[in-house]
Amino acid sequence: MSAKRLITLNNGNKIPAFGLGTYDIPNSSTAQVVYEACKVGYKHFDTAVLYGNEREVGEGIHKYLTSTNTNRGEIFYTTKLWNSQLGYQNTKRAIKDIFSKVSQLEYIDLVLIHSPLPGKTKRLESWKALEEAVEEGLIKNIGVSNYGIHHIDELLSHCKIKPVVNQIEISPWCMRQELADYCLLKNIQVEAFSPLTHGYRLRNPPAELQALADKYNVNVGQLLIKWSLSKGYIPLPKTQRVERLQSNLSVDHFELTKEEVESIQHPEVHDPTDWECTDAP
Ligand SMILES: NC(=O)C1=CN([C@@H]2O[C@H](COP(=O)(O)OP(=O)(O)OC[C@H]3O[C@@H](n4cnc5c(N)ncnc54)[C@H](OP(=O)(O)O)[C@@H]3O)[C@@H](O)[C@H]2O)C=CC1
Ligand SMILES: O=C1Nc2ccccc2C1=O
Repeated sequence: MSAKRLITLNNGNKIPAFGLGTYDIPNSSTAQVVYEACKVGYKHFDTAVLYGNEREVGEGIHKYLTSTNTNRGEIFYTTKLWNSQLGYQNTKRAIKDIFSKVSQLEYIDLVLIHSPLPGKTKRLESWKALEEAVEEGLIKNIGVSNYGIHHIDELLSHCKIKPVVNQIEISPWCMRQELADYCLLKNIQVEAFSPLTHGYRLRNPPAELQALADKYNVNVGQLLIKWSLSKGYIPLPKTQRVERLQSNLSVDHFELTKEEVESIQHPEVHDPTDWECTDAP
């Protein structure tokens, strides 16, 4: 199953090839959605300080681990430092804070710098603080999000520990092929956020996409998730509906041909669903 497949990161650690996005899930239902997701096979959860639901994501994971007697190592938990938490001292404090919310998880699998927007000095100072947290064993892996090629180069020329992932928006209408290729070339895995275009293109899908989905007897959401996996990315689709948790995960019974993968994508379009900061100075 894709959710169980593990990708080896550049530090030798593993990450499940598919994760659940948790942005915008109401606080009151987050723990339950995460718990249900664990039950249907999700192994990887993506949250952020910005989302205000780290505690609840941790609760859902903890409930699953304890009620099923499952090892902590089976689940991968990611969070992200918000822009206001960048800078050396701010990040030191932020790390303590993100731990205090999920202390029952014992460690955090992955912490990302959410965006490059705070500027070079703060980016590099925060990275140093994150490296120290890895050395202390509090955080297993560190990475970045919304970084462009120039941010990746800046980091690679200053870091002791390389970023393991760059989490960027990727869908057939926001391909970022050059950036994704560059990350993979540097052995930095690409996590695809908003792989379902935040739901926008699913409301009235193009006829050719619907026809391809019909061919495989899947829905367009499943098709977009399969496209992302076929491109070699780690998709992070969000849903708060239990029935969709299951179907979004069920993409292993069909394979897209190379021609079908290409037919889905629109390299001529650049339509991010929300913010665009890979080009920040
Ligand atoms: N690093 C960053 O800057 C960013 C990171 N992210 C991360 O990526 C995750 C995913 O991105 P997000 O923007 O949430 O959007 P997605 O592209 O995952 O789309 C989610 C939307 O699609 C709907 N949906 C889910 N499955 C289906 C389906 N099978 N058919 C029809 N509709 C469906 C959901 O509704 P419903 O819940 O009702 O099913 C929701 O409205 C985030 O939750 C977050 O974890 C996102 C943006 C920025
Ligand atoms: O999931 C997210 N949705 C967002 C919207 C604006 C800025 C950041 C984000 C996220 O990380």
